[in-house]
Amino acid sequence: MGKTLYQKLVGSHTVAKLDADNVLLFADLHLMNEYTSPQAFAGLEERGLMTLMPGQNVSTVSHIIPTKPQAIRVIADGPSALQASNLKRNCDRHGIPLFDTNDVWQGIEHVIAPEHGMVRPGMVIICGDSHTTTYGALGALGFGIGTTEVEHVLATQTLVYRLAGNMRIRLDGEIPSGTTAKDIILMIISRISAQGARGYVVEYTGSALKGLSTEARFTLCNMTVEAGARGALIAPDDVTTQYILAKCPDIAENPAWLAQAREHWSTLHSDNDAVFDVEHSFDVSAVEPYVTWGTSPDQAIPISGRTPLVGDANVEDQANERARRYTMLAPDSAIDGVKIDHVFIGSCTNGRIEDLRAVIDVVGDRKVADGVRAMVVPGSGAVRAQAEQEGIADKLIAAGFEWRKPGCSMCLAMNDDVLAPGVRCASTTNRNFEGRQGRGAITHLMSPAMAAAAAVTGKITDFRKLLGSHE
Ligand SMILES: CC(C)[C@H](C(=O)O)[C@@H](O)C(=O)O
Ligand code: SF4
Repeated sequence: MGKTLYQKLVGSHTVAKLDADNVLLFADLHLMNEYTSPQAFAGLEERGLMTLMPGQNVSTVSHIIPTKPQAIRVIADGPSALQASNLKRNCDRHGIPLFDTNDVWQGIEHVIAPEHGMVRPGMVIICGDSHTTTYGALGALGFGIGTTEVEHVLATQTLVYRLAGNMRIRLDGEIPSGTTAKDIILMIISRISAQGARGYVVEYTGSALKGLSTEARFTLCNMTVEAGARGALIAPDDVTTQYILAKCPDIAENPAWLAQAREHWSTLHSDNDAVFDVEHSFDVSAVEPYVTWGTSPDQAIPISGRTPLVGDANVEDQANERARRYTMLAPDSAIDGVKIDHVFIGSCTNGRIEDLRAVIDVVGDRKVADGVRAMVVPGSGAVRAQAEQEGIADKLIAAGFEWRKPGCSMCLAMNDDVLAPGVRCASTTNRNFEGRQGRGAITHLMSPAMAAAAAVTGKITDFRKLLGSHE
């Protein structure tokens, strides 16, 4: 029987089969942040152990870091400063490379790893962070783990890994102009639910993938975890190869390595006779920009849609009712035109250069609407530098956006970027949970172009109308 791409990746990294459901899996790369690593290092210390393969580990400070544009960033909050200094001490002691608070390349782990060529097709990448699924965009198996597992990976570069099921999601049709990977993933989650891929690694296939850049694929795979998936994968193609070679000159410029790499990458796809446990198929040719109205990423509707009607009080209706109460939106109301107070553009879902270009395309000569506070937090120092070089930063500042330093920031409000209760935010992030951006604050997830339109109009609005490309 043929194998799925997922099975091939697990197979090539299995050090030992433990039982029918578990293997000991080798990690080519282990990423760490300041938030989920301290206890792991403390655990190693207690046992008198050192990191087995420090060169295959990389750390960054991203969750708690302030993003105000000071030349030297100082973490004012005591416990957060301690987390950052602990990470530095631990990385120094263990010989692990660190993108520290004031490193020019510092950023969100899932933004910096690919941009420095650390992620290549066929790898297994582990991190104490759920959005590690992002790397599937490059044909690498990435997934999040907990703190005790971080300790195990540091000590052994392996993980006791419970096998996942195989799910395939076909995306066919031509992606309409104005529709982005963010809209497609919000559509998928709204259709299969926030638990719909639970226990599975999702492989995306279908003709629509050709229309998605690598950065767009990052967005798709990043948010697949919001459907409960344990991983997301896209078989590497020409788009992938081009991206990787641009980031990995050592491979691109060495003919022998390049030939070897190409040969390996060409094997990274599911066999024709591979069996998937679950299959879904979507036509993307009519997918509009999507926006969430509730407090779970699956409570998403097209911009022309309306919030759900009051149903007959089944479980979904109860969840809808609770979400509606929190977001203060009546049943059967339009999402287009809902007034917002704040705009947040950034995160590992949509904080990359293509996202910022999309924002500028919508903003044009417009200004941030009166009474709206709009922030742009690039995903990394490299994204920030690139945006400055392209003139994007100047345009954003001229339009009235705050141009920040990189970090997770208001994606989860673990630093000092926190919304006040009742503030309604148009956000390019991935989670709209109650209180995610500040206690009592309301989050509407959307694409960068949609967030830009919200910033300049002060309400959730179909950006295509602003550009005159849609009636
Ligand atoms: C802090 C971290 C453990 C968490 C995650 O795992 O995703 C965070 O990044 C998030 O987005 O909620
Ligand atoms: S940007 Fe948001 S989702 Fe991504 S790692 Fe940071 S907190 Fe998590």
